[in-house]
Amino acid sequence: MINKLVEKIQKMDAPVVVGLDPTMKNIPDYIIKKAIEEYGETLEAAAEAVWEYNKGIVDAIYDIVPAVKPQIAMYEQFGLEGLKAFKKTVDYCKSKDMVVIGDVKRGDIGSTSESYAIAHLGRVTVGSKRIAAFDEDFATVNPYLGTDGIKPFVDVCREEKKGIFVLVKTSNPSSGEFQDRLIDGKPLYEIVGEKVNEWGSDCMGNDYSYVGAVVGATYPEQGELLRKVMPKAYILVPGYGAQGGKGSDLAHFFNKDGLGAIVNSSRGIIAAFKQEKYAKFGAEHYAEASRQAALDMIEDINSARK
Ligand SMILES: O=c1ccn([C@@H]2O[C@H](COP(=O)(O)O)[C@@H](O)[C@H]2O)c(=O)[nH]1
Repeated sequence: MINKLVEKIQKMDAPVVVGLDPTMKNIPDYIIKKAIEEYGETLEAAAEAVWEYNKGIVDAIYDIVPAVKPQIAMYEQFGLEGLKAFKKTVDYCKSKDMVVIGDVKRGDIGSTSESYAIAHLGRVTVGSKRIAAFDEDFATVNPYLGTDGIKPFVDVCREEKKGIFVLVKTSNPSSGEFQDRLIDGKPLYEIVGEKVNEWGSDCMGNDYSYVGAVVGATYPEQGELLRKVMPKAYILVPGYGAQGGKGSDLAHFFNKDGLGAIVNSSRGIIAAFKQEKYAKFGAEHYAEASRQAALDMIEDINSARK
């Protein structure tokens, strides 16, 4: 899957992933109203609105954006109905040939990580059959439990030719509380970066490993260092747009080949119609606003990496 991701980024000239992070606050009122008319004020209505909203965005961007990153929390808040909308979204994006990164941030003791890996990237055995449940192409993984929490994901990635992005230096304001702590003179994020390199060394695609890393756009200096520490890891870069990251901060997240990083924006794209810059589209044309915001983002990122 890492090869497909790289090929799509090259073909579309777009190192960009759109985060499908639907909230009731950002879904246009007319979509919510229609869903409530059909299902009442229920979780089913919320899930239907989420799905309609996502479908509109995916239809508007699938030909210019290589990948999506649905954030599972936004679906879980609607319980089982929300998870059904998550799965429907994953399947729909895949039917449009988009690469799907499940932002699920899993990781536990080995035996539990194995089940998480099976749930999101692998196949579960039922009688004589092996069935894929959520079936994303990549998943985000929390490394806090160490190697035995990561290994089951790596094993499934090797078997299924899928991938993971390990949290190395997150984009949020408090990320330094633990991640920047010095251990024997080195920040923890650098030590995790070195482990990403090690975990990914024996599961390589053509040029990049199945094991990638998450490094926030809000920390460009750390991004530059980590790019060198993990030369073969694709870096998923959240924090662009709504969290303040800009294209000009990102040049050093990329390798000399112009590859090696994919930048995420969620609210900045899916709720573009609410920004003054795209207000002319109006809520009814929210998906067209998202397409324009994605085109602008691609131009901004490309001007930094070339
Ligand atoms: O370090 C991290 C890791 C993950 N995220 C996730 O990315 C998106 C960002 O959303 P925006 O609306 O573009 O701010 C969201 O799903 C986060 O959970 C992150 O922001 N930082």
